[in-house]
Order: sequence, then C-alpha cells, then structure tokens
Amino acid sequence: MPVEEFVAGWISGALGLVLGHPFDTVKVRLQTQTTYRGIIDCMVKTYRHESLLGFFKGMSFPIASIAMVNSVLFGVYSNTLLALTATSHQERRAQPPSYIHVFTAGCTGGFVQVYCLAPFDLIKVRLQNQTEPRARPPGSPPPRYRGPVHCAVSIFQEEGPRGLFRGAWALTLRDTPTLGIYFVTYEWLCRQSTRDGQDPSPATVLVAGGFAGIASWAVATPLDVIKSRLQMAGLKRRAYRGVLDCMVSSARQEGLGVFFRGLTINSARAFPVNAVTFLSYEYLLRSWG
Ligand SMILES: C[N+](C)(C)CCCC[C@H](N)C(=O)O
Repeated sequence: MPVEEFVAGWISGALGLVLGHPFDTVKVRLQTQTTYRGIIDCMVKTYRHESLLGFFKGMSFPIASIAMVNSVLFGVYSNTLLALTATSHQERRAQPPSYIHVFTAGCTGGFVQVYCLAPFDLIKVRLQNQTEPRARPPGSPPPRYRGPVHCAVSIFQEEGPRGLFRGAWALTLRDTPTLGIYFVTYEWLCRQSTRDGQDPSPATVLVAGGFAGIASWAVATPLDVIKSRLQMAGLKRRAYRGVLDCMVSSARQEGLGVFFRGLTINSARAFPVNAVTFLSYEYLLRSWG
C-alpha cells in the first residue's frame, strides 16, 4: 500500500485548511445561529467582537486532525483505485481509470474518512460557535469550552463516548456520495484540458481542484446544515431524534431555504481550498514520483 499518497494528503490537507478556515467559521455560524443577517453581517460582527482571531477559532485542532482526515481520504482513494485498476498514481495518466472506478474509490475514501473526521469536526463546530471575545468584559461568563481538549473531555463526560460521534451518520450521508463527485469532477476537468498520457498543468490542476470542491460542497450543503445542527443539539439540549427529524423540524420552522444556508460561503471557500489541496497533492507525488 503506497504510503506517499497518505503523506501528500496530510500536507495538502493542512495547506488547504489554513486557507479556508475563516470561511468555514462564518459558514458554521450562519448554519447554527440565527443572529446574523448574512455573510457580511457575520464577518463584520465577528471581526468587531472578536478581531481577526475570531475567524480562526477552532483551527488549532483541525490543522492536525483535518490534515490526517485528508490523508486518509486521498490515501484510501488512491489505494482503492490501485486495487480496482492495478495502476499506481503515476501510471494513471497513461492508463486513466474509468469514471465508475474513480467514483467508487472516492465514495470509499469518503466513507472511511468520516470515522476519523466525526469527533474532530464536532469539536471544531462547538468551538466555532463560541462567540465570546477573547478579551471578555469583567463579569461576563467565560466560554463553555476552554479549548479543543477541554471540549473533547467535556463532551465525553457529559454526553458519553458516543457523544464524540454526534452527527457521524449525517456526515456519512454527506461525504460518501459527494466525495465520489469530488474526484470524478476533478478527473473529468483535468482530462478535458490535458492531452492523453500527459500530466495536467498547474493551472489545470488548480481550476479542476477548485471546481471539484465547489461541485461537492454544492451537493453536500443541505446535509452539512443538518450535520452542524445535530452536533450543536447536544449542547443546547434540543435533542433531535435523528437526521430525518432534524431535516423535518428545520424545514417546518425555517423553510426549505435553511438547507442552503452557507452554500455561498461554502463555494467561496471551496475553490481556493481545494485548488491548493489538489495542486500540493499532485506536485508532492510528482516530486516523489
Ligand atoms: C465532502 N465535502 C463536500 C463535505 C467536502 C469535500 C471537500 C473536502 C475538502 N478538504 C474541503 O475542506 O473543502
């Protein structure tokens, strides 16, 4: 099982995450809080109340964890393709896999990475939703969680070990098909602009990676909203009875538009993050090729 894809996935995931975290913080707040009138209102209030640091809340943890999740995603994807087509990453330019194989490998990677992602994503969402400024006015209550480790311990103590996997089923439904779409979109766009047998140019990789991110997030956004709400439910004691109950009650209370909250910011974030992720992944593997 080639290891370099896992290492390249780790590094490229960390690079993409740092670039995209501020967008992600705005998205999570729009999805789970009703105090913001939109993206700009959320950004202005966050900056005024918490300074630039407010956009990077909850990032220390994902740097290591989401990078690891990306490592699992790309490593499982590439090794599933190796199992399906008996071709390595380098050989696939000369012997491109079918889109069915690419979709299958992407779904497999998407399914497996969920069970690494779930606890880290839960902690990230909980920390991102803490809107207290770092320099708190005297007498104001401290944030519930002091940091990612305290958040993890608190969830474990208050909600039990299964509490750390709150939202995992919604994540599975969100990520499995959409990561198949992610890799198919990337491969299809690369092949449209690259001669047979050639490596795609840096510009092609950037554009294909960016649009792969947008395509997958556009399809994933409705379940992304449900996932974030299920993850926050444990805190607010507003227990949903599951994905379907959360979907129905959210639609009843806020209309179908609720399922597309965060789509614009998701797409704005997805292009640069995934352009950088795929470019660094491709060029690390080529340099090690
Ligand atoms: C499957 N889903 C659409 C949720 C994510 C697909 C892109 C994942 C990428 N690491 C990013 O952070 O954008």
